[in-house]
Amino acid sequence: MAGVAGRLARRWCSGALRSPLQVTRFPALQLHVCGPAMRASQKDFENAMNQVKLLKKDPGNEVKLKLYALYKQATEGPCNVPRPGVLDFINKAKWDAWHALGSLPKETARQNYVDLVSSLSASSESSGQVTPAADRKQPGSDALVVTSQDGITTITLNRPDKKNALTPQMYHDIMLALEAASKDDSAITVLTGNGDYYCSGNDLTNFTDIPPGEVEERARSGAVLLRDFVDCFIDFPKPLVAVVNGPAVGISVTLLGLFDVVYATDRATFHTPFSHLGQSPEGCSSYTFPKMMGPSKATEMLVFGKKLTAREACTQGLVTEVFPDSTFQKEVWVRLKAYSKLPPNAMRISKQVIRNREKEKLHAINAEESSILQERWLSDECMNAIVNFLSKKAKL
Ligand SMILES: CCCCC/C=C/CC(=O)SCCNC(=O)CCNC(=O)[C@H](O)C(C)(C)COP(=O)(O)OP(=O)(O)OC[C@H]1O[C@@H](n2cnc3c(N)ncnc32)[C@H](O)[C@@H]1OP(=O)(O)O
Repeated sequence: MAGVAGRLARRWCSGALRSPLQVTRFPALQLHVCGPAMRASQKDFENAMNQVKLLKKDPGNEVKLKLYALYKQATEGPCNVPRPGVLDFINKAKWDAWHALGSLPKETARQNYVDLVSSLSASSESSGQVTPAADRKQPGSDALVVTSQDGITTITLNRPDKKNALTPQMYHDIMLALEAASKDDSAITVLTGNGDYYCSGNDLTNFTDIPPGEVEERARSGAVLLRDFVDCFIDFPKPLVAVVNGPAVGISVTLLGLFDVVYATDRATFHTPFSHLGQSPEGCSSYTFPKMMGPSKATEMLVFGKKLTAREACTQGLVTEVFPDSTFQKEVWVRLKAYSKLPPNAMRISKQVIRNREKEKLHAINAEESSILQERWLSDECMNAIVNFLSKKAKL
């Protein structure tokens, strides 16, 4: 798994590298740099780079310049490139900010960067503001963001312009993130979404652009990916919490049966429109849902596609607790931070005592559901539903 960890680290790093460089239209400024304190590790630095991407408030150009300068100093050392021309305002301001750090040691710059991000994260969290989706990431880039703080590793679906629909790359990246989280020193792992949706399920464009003659092979490899993906949730060894920040559709709903705790905003809805899509249940929901809510309520959801409100989902046992949207983030994170201070080994062992005796059964159900779905993907019912969605005739 060393390769996996390495790939993850490189990905986080390269994704994060873009963030400090997204500095736009700023005036020149005077930099204030704090003195050296504790030493931040490379991991702290990488985490901070990821956190920058999740700030709920735009920190403003002055702070972005500081971040940029500290980032450059931490990674490249003192500025010794020529100053951009007088009319190149943006790059000149960036150069000035970097150059102003003089010979500040790389380690100190790294620490100052981590401290600055930490203070920004704290003020952004306490403000309780929600950033409009359009202010966040570029479409298609950095679709998954992983951060670790206060004993909590948070995996954030970050494709808000597509309602956090899951691409094949995201399935792979979530598996890698879970693998890393299972081994890191956090006590709790959280999955959540950025923007107004938690997740709109499988990206339906995954079914497009398949060359003739490759449809069967795509269905086969899709079923393998699905099976591996769901297996990671079945096997995840630590408390796994879903922070459902908005509506959830398809596989993002079915997987909730494999989470240990599900907190939802009262704005969330839960929808599994499998029949509408010519598909069938996955994520072990054919077992977990009837067990949780009884076969009849499970049928309403999984067969008839009934959409539940957050309160209904809570009554059915799919959701642990519902919070008012206005205080959702604040209340949930305060609670999770408190839980994350509990002895991690005790929590891990207790989770396993609760979950382990069903693991084998869940793996078998997952295999069966994946192979049934493989057939469904080849059906006319499924093809027609996808074509309808893509031609905008059908919206759920
Ligand atoms: C390895 C393979 C595993 C496969 C596992 C199988 C899983 C099964 C499922 O998950 S089934 C569920 C599939 N999901 C859906 O059917 C949802 C489809 N989306 C919608 O019905 C709507 O988009 C909506 C209700 C989620 C939101 O509607 P709203 O009007 O609020 O927003 P838009 O429709 O304008 O959406 C904004 C843009 O996002 C794109 N988008 C949303 N969801 C998906 C999706 N699942 N797949 C692909 N694209 C999606 C939508 O097309 C808009 O894009 P545009 O701005 O380019 O038009």
